[in-house]
Amino acid sequence: MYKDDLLAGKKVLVTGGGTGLGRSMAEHFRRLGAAVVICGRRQDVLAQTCEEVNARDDAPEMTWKGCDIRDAQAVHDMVEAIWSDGPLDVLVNNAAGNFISRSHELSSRAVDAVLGIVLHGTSYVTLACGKRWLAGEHAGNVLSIVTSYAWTGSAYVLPSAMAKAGVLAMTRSLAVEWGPHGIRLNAIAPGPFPTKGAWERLVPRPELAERFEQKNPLRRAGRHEELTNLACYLISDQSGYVNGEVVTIDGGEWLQGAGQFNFLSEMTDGDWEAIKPKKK
Ligand SMILES: CCC/C=C/C(=O)SCCNC(=O)CCNC(=O)[C@H](O)C(C)(C)COP(=O)([O-])OP(=O)([O-])OC[C@H]1O[C@@H](n2cnc3c(N)ncnc32)[C@H](O)[C@@H]1OP(=O)([O-])[O-]
Ligand SMILES: NC(=O)C1=CN([C@@H]2O[C@H](COP(=O)(O)OP(=O)(O)OC[C@H]3O[C@@H](n4cnc5c(N)ncnc54)[C@H](OP(=O)(O)O)[C@@H]3O)[C@@H](O)[C@H]2O)C=CC1
Repeated sequence: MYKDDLLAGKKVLVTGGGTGLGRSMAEHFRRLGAAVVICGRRQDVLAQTCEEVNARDDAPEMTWKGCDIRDAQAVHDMVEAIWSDGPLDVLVNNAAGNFISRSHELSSRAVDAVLGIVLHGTSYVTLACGKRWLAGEHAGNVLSIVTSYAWTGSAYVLPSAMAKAGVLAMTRSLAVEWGPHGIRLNAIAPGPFPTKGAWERLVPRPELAERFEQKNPLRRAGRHEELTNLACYLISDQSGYVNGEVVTIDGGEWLQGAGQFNFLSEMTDGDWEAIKPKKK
């Protein structure tokens, strides 16, 4: 779909790039010539992803940094290390945490677990990069992965909905504040794209995965390549006049019926009990 060198010469950080959609995006950026760095908490996962991907061909080497983005000092150290051999060009805020739960049963730690990753962590990484771009008068590009319920809200994923709404507000705020300095910020709002991380936590019964497909106007889930193509465009210079935008890629799901998880009102008390985390 794109010229092989669309992203040549760009240094890209994908948070949470060791798994799922982050990994798919990182692989596609690399195939188009980008020098990609992925980060996450599980270093074994990151190392294995890089090993598998780098063995495939001679595209630029993908590298990794272990980093828990909830920790502002760890973010500072990671960003310093990335800048040590030249500035970053693109940040993709993809790392997230989420689970389904009845909201009245959420503990304060459960709320913090999701807000800490999605809202605080994303802002730490974005501000750490933005400060360096501004100080170095270097153009920057931030792409954040949100969801359609960032603006519709959704039952049963309250902390995620609150946090993703915050990330969208950050995107629109900084697009205006940093635009004059050549820094663009955009977002992608995916509908359901099967990944191990999302499905383990959000689809407790197999038939609910089918519901995602049945209730979608296109009667299917998204394919990773469809999302990664969009991401490549948004981080490339070809989208140079797109700023502060959120692009939905959900087959028309949210227009059909807002609130991605509202249909879980069908779950019984027994269903909710069965998926509660076991106390450690
Ligand atoms: C498809 C649609 C959109 C998709 C969007 C996505 O983001 S997909 C991306 C999907 N990918 C990911 O999410 C990947 C990353 N996700 C993760 O690492 C974990 O799922 C995490 C978000 C819980 C954070 O882990 P952590 O190690 O920081 O946390 P911890 O284990 O120590 O628990 C802290 C507190 O949370 C509580 N709690 C936990 N689960 C549940 C639950 N089901 N119910 C209720 N509560 C729950 C737990 O009991 C504890 O509270 P307590 O008992 O002490 O008061
Ligand atoms: N799949 C879907 O249908 C949808 C996904 N999304 C969004 O897409 C993105 C990717 O999700 P998906 O690929 O499905 O899920 P994954 O669980 O595969 O991806 C989440 C990634 O984030 C990393 N991560 C989590 N917490 C932290 C942390 N504190 N510091 C650093 N990294 C962290 C995880 O690695 P580790 O645990 O090793 O830290 C993991 O690699 C997320 O933003 C999600 O909200 C939005 C709508 C729909």
